[in-house]
Amino acid sequence: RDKDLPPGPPTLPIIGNLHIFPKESTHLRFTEWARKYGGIFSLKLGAGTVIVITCPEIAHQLLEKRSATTADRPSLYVADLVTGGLNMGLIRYGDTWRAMRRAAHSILTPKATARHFPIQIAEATQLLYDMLCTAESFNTHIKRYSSSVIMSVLHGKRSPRYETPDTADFFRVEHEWSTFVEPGATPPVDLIPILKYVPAPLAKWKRTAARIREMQRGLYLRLLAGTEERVQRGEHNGSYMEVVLERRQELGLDRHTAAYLGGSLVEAGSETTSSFLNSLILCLVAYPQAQKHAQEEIDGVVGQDRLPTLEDLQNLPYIRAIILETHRFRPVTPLLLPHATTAPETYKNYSIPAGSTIFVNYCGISHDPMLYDGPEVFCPNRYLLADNGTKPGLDKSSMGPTLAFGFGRRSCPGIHLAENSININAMNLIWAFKFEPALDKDGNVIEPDTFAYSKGITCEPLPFKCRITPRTAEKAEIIRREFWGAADTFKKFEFGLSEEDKEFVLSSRDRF
Ligand code: HEM
Repeated sequence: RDKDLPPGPPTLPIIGNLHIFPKESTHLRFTEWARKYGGIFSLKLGAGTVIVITCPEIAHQLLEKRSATTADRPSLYVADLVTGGLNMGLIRYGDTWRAMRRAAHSILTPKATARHFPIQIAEATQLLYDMLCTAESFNTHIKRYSSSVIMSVLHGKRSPRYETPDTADFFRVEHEWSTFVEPGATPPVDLIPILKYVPAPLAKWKRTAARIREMQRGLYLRLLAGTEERVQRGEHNGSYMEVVLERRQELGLDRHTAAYLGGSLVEAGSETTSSFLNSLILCLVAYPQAQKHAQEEIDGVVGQDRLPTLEDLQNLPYIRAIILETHRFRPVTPLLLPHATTAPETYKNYSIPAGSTIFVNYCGISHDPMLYDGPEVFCPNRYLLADNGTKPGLDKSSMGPTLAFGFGRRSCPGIHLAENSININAMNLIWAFKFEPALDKDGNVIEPDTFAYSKGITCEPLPFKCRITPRTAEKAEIIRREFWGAADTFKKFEFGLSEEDKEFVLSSRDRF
């Protein structure tokens, strides 16, 4: 390690820290190192440098204020084998990224997302209805919700069931892809020149990459073709990809890139939202006092006779605090997404070479006992005492309420769509249901495990059981009525349904 780099664990000749770089749950190891080496430390992977930031001010300085030089993504040779360099979240900073980002901006501004409220709210009503009918499958109901919303907004085509082919294919490929690109799971950049020449049969990751590529590319092109055919039939429904197809030349996107733009937005928007909502339920089960407090609050504001609306949120400070605390307690992306530098940078006396990878260890920040009182406890009240939940008296004004959506030019463009989904579903679920721990066969409580999380670039609770019951019979009736009332909104997004989907749609609407 050069002397002017930030400190870090001792290195070995040539390989640096390669031998100790974690292969999974990287954020946990980074947090241990941060407690030892400080808010900014470095790792050497061969000749390459990795900078890990576990301090909100340093992250703000380097990634927000100096975004012009820190908005690149690291070269991910193996990820590029899968995506051909066209995944919007991982693509290098350059013209194709700019074209994609410009195109994404046009649907993801607060004003543009407002146009998609009707389908978002209708889908949230189906989530309530599905949970009323088969509460034990809440995990898949949430996944269906999140992928159906984003596919409706982007491709104008919803998924009435989790088994609807597009959604089922999406989650199959997404699971493999997210695990495949977790930091540490694929070979480091500096070995790439050698690995490029390893013949495919000898390299397991190359075979995995080829398999994921085939599935992912097939799905993205199929989704785009579906939109093209629907538009040709004159069946417009205002979906985002309709606009992209119309303005493709002007936006500077070829057909293949347009398919990957649509696909990578579906990818970026589905698992993140579903992971958040699953964590929310886990926290409500594990912390019944917080749940009770939130239910008292929402009953006082919304009452018993109607579903909550987005406007209600401004009068629900405790539920807003629950949302922020869920982000802090169990971040969806514990390391956000890695940035990279396009030019040499400095922080205080440290130098950061051009081409360094920068991780913000969000999980390490959000569990730092110097910043948060009792960080291992789910405690929404902290956000009632300070806007960003930090210890009273600390000046953390540069932090904002949450860091969950990242920094600078690469910050999450889907934040408004995501927040609408999170807000409406958090209110709905807390208003409608009681969430309690599951019981074993002898009637003993099975304590929920708030540590059992998946591995991957996004983390979600491992499937867990809990009891979900409607809070009153009247509320159950309102859910059924609202779901039935949403049928006209749904119909505009129901194209090319399989026989099973048609049957499901008919039978669920026939009950009334
Ligand atoms: C709970 C929900 C979500 C969370 C927590 C989340 C979080 C993030 C984070 C941490 C990043 C990386 C930021 C950085 O590098 O500094 C990101 C990037 C991104 N997100 Fe989200 N996101 C969510 C939902 C969504 C949705 C709904 C969409 C799309 C509609 C979306 C689209 C994207 C895209 C395209 C990128 C890559 C941006 C780029 O590299 O230029 N996200 N998100």
